[in-house]
Amino acid sequence: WAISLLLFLASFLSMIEFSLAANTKVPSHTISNPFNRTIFSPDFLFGASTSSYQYEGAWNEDGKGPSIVDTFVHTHPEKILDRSNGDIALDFYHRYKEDVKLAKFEGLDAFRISIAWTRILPNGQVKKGVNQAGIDHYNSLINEIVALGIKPLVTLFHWDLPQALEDEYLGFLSPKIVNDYVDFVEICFKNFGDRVKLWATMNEPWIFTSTGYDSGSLAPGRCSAWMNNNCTIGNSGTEPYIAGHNILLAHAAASKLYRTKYKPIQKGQIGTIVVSHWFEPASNKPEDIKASIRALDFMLGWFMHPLTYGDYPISMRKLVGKRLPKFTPKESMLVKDSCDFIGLNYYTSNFAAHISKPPNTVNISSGTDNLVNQTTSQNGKLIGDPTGVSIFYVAPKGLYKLLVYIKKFYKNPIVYITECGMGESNIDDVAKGINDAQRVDFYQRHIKALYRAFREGVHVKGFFAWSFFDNFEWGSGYTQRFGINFVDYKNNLKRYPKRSALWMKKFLLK
Ligand SMILES: N=C(CCCS[C@@H]1CC(=O)N(Cc2ccccc2)C1=O)N[C@@H]1O[C@H](CO[C@@H]2OC[C@@H](O)[C@H](O)[C@H]2O)[C@@H](O)[C@H](O)[C@H]1O
Repeated sequence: WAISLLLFLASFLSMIEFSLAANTKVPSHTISNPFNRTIFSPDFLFGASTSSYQYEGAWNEDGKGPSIVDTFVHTHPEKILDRSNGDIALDFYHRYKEDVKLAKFEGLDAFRISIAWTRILPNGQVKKGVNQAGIDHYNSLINEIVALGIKPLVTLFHWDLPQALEDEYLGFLSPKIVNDYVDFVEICFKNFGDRVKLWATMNEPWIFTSTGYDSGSLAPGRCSAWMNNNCTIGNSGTEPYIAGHNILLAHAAASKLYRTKYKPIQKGQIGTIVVSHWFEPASNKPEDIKASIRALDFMLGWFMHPLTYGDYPISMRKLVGKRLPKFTPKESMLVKDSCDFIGLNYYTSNFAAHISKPPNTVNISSGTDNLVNQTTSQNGKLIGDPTGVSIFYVAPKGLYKLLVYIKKFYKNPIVYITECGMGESNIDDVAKGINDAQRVDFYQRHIKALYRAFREGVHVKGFFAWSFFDNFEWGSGYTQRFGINFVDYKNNLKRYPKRSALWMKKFLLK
């Protein structure tokens, strides 16, 4: 009697649950269960990202030449929060075999690296000598990755330009960079293209132009004198656009070379990596709604518009005027549709409010041309949960909205999220550092947002955490930690998986 009552109750409750579920419209992105990789397509790539300067160390070993980052950090330690540099970094140059094994243990499908131009061409140009030791190093690294069944995604430029090219013709400020960049990438296609099938020409041109030529906070550290950022030379109103223009031309020339000479045999894909915040209008006022779109134009569209339509956004043409370089018809054709995929780096969202004129009509900079006041709080409301990095907030809905925006306005390209992550500050204790509960929450929420976009037809094909390890975080040095694995800088750079890495392993069913 008691058993039959229990059976009746159980079936009654399951009927109620079913009818409730059937009646409530469950939004497409709500995941009942299981929340693991199987909700995405079988070929979806989950990985983690790294970069040469921030990881390798060995800054002057085995024939490597100096990059502009080496020069910058050695001559401007005051621009790095803890006055550190990447001379040793995580010693990835020597420890990559153990590190790639950790990536395998953690179940990664793919691993993003960047190639230091100055290991291959120490003085930037073929005529000044090719460094076989550099080619040998990256062959060995790529072999380790591939041997473990992991797919490499290779970035060809993650800001570490050869100093020799800066000295000879000011690097990306000169169109001469195009031929030297093409010579460099051809060595990479030729030597690594049999195993590398995902090539990203550039990492975040927006950051490279805005920190290298507007604020001067990163290499090559150029800016206008009025920026008062200890720049010896520069023009914050013109040079970011000149450098950005030559980056696009160099990217397009590399893409043309790959697609005509290497892709037919090697069957890989070539693209580039852009970064953007999502921007919420600060109010429902039409001018703030327009400001949010303008902010996207100046951060995402600066590069996505030429890559999709062959010219800069109309808002940039209008507000930057003669300071914005022009594409010749031939250049426009080269840049347009030059990507097989787009790498998208997403960290945070901002509020965007219209301003009627730049803060300073005399001192012009690319950062204020957009006539937008960007904030992270509005009427006391934060854009997301705070993190250990003051400018980044946890805003997963922004990732979803940004992906849908790209689908709608940039012809729904294939997208890999090549960087997404959060940082903590000033943590040195291992026990504290590996217990990164907020980062687990961050990745759960951002992967759910990604899934929502995926379900709505965005052609997203991969997600790479930034970063695999805590590393040299540019202007913040080693004070900020973005890794899913902890690095103990006080104990021989010992590596420790964090909670987030173990969560990722479980999510990947490995
Ligand atoms: N952070 C970005 C894009 C968001 C930048 S938005 C804002 C503008 C700006 O100048 N900075 C500082 C900065 C400077 C250089 C690099 C990144 C960030 C910003 O964070 N880029 C990727 O972020 C990763 C995390 O960057 C950190 O972001 C927080 C900063 O405080 C920290 O210095 C930076 O390393 C880098 O390690 C990767 O190499 C890079 O591809």
